[in-house]
Amino acid sequence: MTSPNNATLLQVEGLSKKFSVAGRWPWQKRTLSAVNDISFSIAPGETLSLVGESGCGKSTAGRMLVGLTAPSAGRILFEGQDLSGQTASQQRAMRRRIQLIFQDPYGSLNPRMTVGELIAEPALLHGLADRRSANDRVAELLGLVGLAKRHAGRYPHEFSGGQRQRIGIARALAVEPRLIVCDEPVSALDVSVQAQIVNLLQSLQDRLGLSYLFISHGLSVVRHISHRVAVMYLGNIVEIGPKAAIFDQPSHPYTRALLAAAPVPRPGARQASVALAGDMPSPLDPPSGCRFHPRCPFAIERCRREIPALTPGGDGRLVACHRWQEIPAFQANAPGAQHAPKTTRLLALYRQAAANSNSRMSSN
Ligand SMILES: Nc1ncnc2c1ncn2[C@@H]1O[C@H](COP(=O)(O)OP(=O)(O)OP(=O)(O)O)[C@@H](O)[C@H]1O
Repeated sequence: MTSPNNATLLQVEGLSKKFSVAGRWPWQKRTLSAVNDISFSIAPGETLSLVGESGCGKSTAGRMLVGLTAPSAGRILFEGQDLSGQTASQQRAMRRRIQLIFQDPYGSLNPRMTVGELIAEPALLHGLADRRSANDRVAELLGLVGLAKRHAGRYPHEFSGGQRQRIGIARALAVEPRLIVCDEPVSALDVSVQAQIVNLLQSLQDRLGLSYLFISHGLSVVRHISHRVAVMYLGNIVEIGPKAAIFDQPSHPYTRALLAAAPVPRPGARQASVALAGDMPSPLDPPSGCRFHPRCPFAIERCRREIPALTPGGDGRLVACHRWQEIPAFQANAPGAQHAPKTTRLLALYRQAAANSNSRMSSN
């Protein structure tokens, strides 16, 4: 994996999305806060992963970047230009540079079009190829994603899931993007095919200098592909930093719980049964203060009242927690601290902290 450079390709500032949804009665409207004031940047050639439980706002964040969902607030600067302050044609030209690949590309591939037509279409629409050059461009793109020229005449249903994902990637590459939002691109695939697609994404990054926003539930894939990781909880980024900092020394209690609950990669190792108590609250009625406090074993009264800001937490990370410095250090690299013992230790730590915290709250 090559290292990204220090320039900024994408800068997201205070991005929020509120959906208006039906209430109990037809005339009632309620506000669902899907993404809440998130900020991050992505450098050229960098992969930033967004992780978090289902419903925490990862896809909504990705959809705002590609223009499929309009932000309620905040700014998206791409190559230094604010996407919201542009004319429609400027926006169209700029949006071309940010593409999206989906979990199931089949839904986005018109079954009546051949693969060649599907891949040529976006290049023709954006004037990046004409009828004469399109075939050569299609052959080149098929080669880039590991498919053969002869596949151009076939239809999407003739391909396996992994091959369809390759077609989806070729279609995204047809418009020469600089950033690709990958929304769960491998979660519908078999593990062996997942690895092939992840390796393809990495080799394309090396060859073309692409940047990725990689949205995934799969922490092992995220660990493999990312340069940096952002952890989302109920619409907020609670911790963001270099991959090693997040995986080896997670600071936020939610990051710790998320890692402890992840499947154990070592054969025969035990998995954590319950690392994270309860369900994520509804974004229709988010808790006051720190949104994680009702599930956090370290929460104190202040966490119920005050929303923690993202502040520097060492090793290049930012963390949004009032108490992270008081929580015992997570020593993933300590001798003998492999994944399963680490999980067991974390659970013990959590139980201990929960007991302390309960007694502190009852005395508040
Ligand atoms: N168009 C919409 N209208 C109303 N609510 C929406 C809409 N899109 C998303 N939501 C809600 O916003 C919240 C965040 O959804 P989102 O799909 O972004 O989460 P996610 O983290 O990507 O989840 P998953 O991993 O399951 O895809 C959820 O509560 C979801 O129900």
